Amino acid sequence: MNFESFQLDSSILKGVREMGFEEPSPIQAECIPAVLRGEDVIGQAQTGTGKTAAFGIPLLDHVDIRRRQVQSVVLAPTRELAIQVSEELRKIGRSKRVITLPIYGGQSIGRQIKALKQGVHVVIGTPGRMLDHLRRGTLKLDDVEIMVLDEADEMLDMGFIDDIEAVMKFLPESRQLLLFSATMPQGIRQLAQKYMRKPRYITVSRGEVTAPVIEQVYYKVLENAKLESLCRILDSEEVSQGILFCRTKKGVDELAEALTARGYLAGGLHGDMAQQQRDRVMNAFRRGDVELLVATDVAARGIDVGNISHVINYDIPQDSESYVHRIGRTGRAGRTGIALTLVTPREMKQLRSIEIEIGDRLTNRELPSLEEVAERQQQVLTEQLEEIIQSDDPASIFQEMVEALTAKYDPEKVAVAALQMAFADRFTSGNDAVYDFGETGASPGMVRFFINVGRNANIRPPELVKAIAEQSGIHPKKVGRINIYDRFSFVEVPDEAAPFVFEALRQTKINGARVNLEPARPRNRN
Ligand SMILES: Nc1ncnc2c1ncn2[C@@H]1O[C@H](COP(=O)(O)OP(=O)(O)OP(=O)(O)O)[C@@H](O)[C@H]1O
Ligand SMILES: [Mg+2]
Repeated sequence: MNFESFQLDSSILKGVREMGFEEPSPIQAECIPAVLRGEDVIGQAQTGTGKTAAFGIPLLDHVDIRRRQVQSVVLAPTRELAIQVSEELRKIGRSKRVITLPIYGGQSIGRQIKALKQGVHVVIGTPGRMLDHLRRGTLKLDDVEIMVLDEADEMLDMGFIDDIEAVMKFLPESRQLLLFSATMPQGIRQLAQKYMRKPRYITVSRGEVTAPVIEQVYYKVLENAKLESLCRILDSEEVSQGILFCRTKKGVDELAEALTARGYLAGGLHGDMAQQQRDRVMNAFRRGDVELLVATDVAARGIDVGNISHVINYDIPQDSESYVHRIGRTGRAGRTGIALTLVTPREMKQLRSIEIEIGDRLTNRELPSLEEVAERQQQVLTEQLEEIIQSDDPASIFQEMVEALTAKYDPEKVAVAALQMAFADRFTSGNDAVYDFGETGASPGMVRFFINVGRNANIRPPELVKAIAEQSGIHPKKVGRINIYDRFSFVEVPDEAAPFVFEALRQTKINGARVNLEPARPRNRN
């Protein structure tokens, strides 16, 4: 099967080739001919399998560019998706000179009116703004032959049904209607019955709703240790780019801020932000300047960014549809992806019901230990260094410095000092605080206190033990084992010593660095 066999306009074929598409995906193979034949189609296929082009290619093929009228209209649930779909259709239709225009709320309506006046062939928009233009008379859909509802089920779920039906009233009777989504719950059938003529159901998901290329994992975490748990995961995984989903807008703001404060390249996205800000974050994410996009479900549907290696459900999704679409932001167009879900003890039930609905089990993984995080950071650093060593740049401005230093000192010492100067910061964070991880990772009968020792505090475990012992009166042996790593340090002590150690830590001052214990609390026993 290839694109040539559809007998598409040569300019559209050129557009498809320019996109780098070599052969049609399964949903495209079935939908393109059906839409070209004029059928109404309900298309369901897993996330990231090319549904946009499945409706986009025949829709663009259908456009008669000599007529400067809107001939196709696509509705999408979010602004970002409308922009993205418009962009993909613009690219595929470029050789044919098809003019596409996204229209969505939050953008100057005057500018949209101006653009519409110049004449466009395809409009892609969110239902509310589309309706606004129709009522003002600044958008005419009298000549529309194809209408598409992308993420149809989501638009029904979001309560857009009235708006959608209102938009449809502006369309001629004899239009083709296409519905697309990775999930098609029952509600869709009613819409189909009402508005479609002999709809063709095209489903290619073979019983699996989630894309098989995505590795699905969950971590058990404690509510008050979520942020720390997340940071450990981020520091031990190879995340090229990731989307982190939160339940609420406030949660997005807080997490984006907390991650930024810890030196991650993070940006927030939710529906209460000004459109300019939304655009700025989205563009930065697409460029790769933002590595972690922290978002509400506004980014769960349709968003296609090539390099996303991880989707992390910082808050577990409300339902299985949300889960399927969220994790579908990775593992797109045949690439692999990793989906990680943080689950608190209270949310285990929720996880089980998602598993039942998607018909799949998530793999449970232990949070990486501090040792693993430290190892991973060392490994990354070593790889980066090796890359520089192998690049063998003879013009390095550091060559002379090193020659001078190695004439005086042991080369090994010089290297260690250089690394310390360059990277000591990376192995600590600027935030002085202690977190109680409760039972996470602690040996039976022991409690762990997690200490964030702060930037360059230079605390050595024996000194800490000594200080605790001296200041608390607890025998040094009873203070227990203390490990100091990069971002976190921890003290593991017997249950009964915990209250004393807690108190001692609160008052401990070492090398002038105050060990601050603010959010700590006794062990969570449930
Ligand atoms: N035939 C093809 N060959 C290679 N890549 C393709 C092909 N068709 C589409 N793609 C690319 O695959 C990616 C995913 O496509 P698309 O966004 O249309 O997926 P989708 O099925 O709509 O997913 P979702 O359910 O998440 O909206 C895009 O980057 C797109 O350009
Ligand atoms: Mg899509």
